[in-house]
Amino acid sequence: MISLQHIHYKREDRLILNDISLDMKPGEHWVILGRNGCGKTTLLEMITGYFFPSSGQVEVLGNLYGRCDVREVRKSIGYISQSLMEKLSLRDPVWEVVATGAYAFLRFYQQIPEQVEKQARELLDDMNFGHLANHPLGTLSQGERKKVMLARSLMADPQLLIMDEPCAGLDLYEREKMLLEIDRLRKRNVMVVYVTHHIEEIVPLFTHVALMKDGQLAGAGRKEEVLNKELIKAAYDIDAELEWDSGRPWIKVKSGG
Ligand SMILES: Nc1ncnc2c1ncn2[C@@H]1O[C@H](COP(=O)(O)OP(=O)(O)OP(=O)(O)O)[C@@H](O)[C@H]1O
Repeated sequence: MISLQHIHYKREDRLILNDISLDMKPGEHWVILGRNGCGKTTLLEMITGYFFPSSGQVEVLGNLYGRCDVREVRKSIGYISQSLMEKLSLRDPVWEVVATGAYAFLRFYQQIPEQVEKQARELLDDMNFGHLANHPLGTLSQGERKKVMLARSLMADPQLLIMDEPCAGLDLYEREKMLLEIDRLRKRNVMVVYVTHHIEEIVPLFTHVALMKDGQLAGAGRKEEVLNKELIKAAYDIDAELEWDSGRPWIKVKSGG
């Protein structure tokens, strides 16, 4: 579904991505993990076609970038990021914010088709959010807004869902609620690619991990294989132990590590 071959990306003489090759296949869900500034968001921008590699090949959902209309491919990609969140109107009712996900725009200036409204409300009901459907987005907590973003991204029934740090800034309670919704994506026919710094956000849904360090891959593959002491040391420069609980890793940093 996603094939990145020898991706290099240079910006102002700096190599931001250095020879990244990754194959993400149907049925897999990937986490891209690594420290601040290691190139995670840049890699997502390659997949969404907003950045073009200096060299290398990007193929997404059977489309080779450079030889296809990326705007068409994007219709099958849902994208959740803080910058999109900031563009949404806080005055609009939640159901309407969700409904805009069916189209490539952020606000409605005309009558919303009944079927689209119904679908938006059903998605909110499915997340046990129906009671907030008529509230203005701005009255919701940060965690609730993130869930609205998730519902919005599902309106267009994407084949690929990309999430850039969707749990950033959430407290423990809100984060776990959000992760629960993300884990429920397994019942949908969608591949998830998820960027985070935090190992404990790797919920059972995720099958694979790409661990980045300074624009390169420190490791990539099945999460149980990639998440080991040696690779975590290589990517994070800390000594840590991992404990697995029902397919979810928890990290224990050694004192002084
Ligand atoms: N406009 C830019 N011009 C030059 N360098 C940039 C620009 N945007 C980002 N970078 C650099 O590219 C590198 C990778 O950035 P990127 O945002 O992809 O990292 P990240 O892993 O997503 O970081 P974070 O976890 O902090 O969001 C960083 O070192 C950053 O300083």
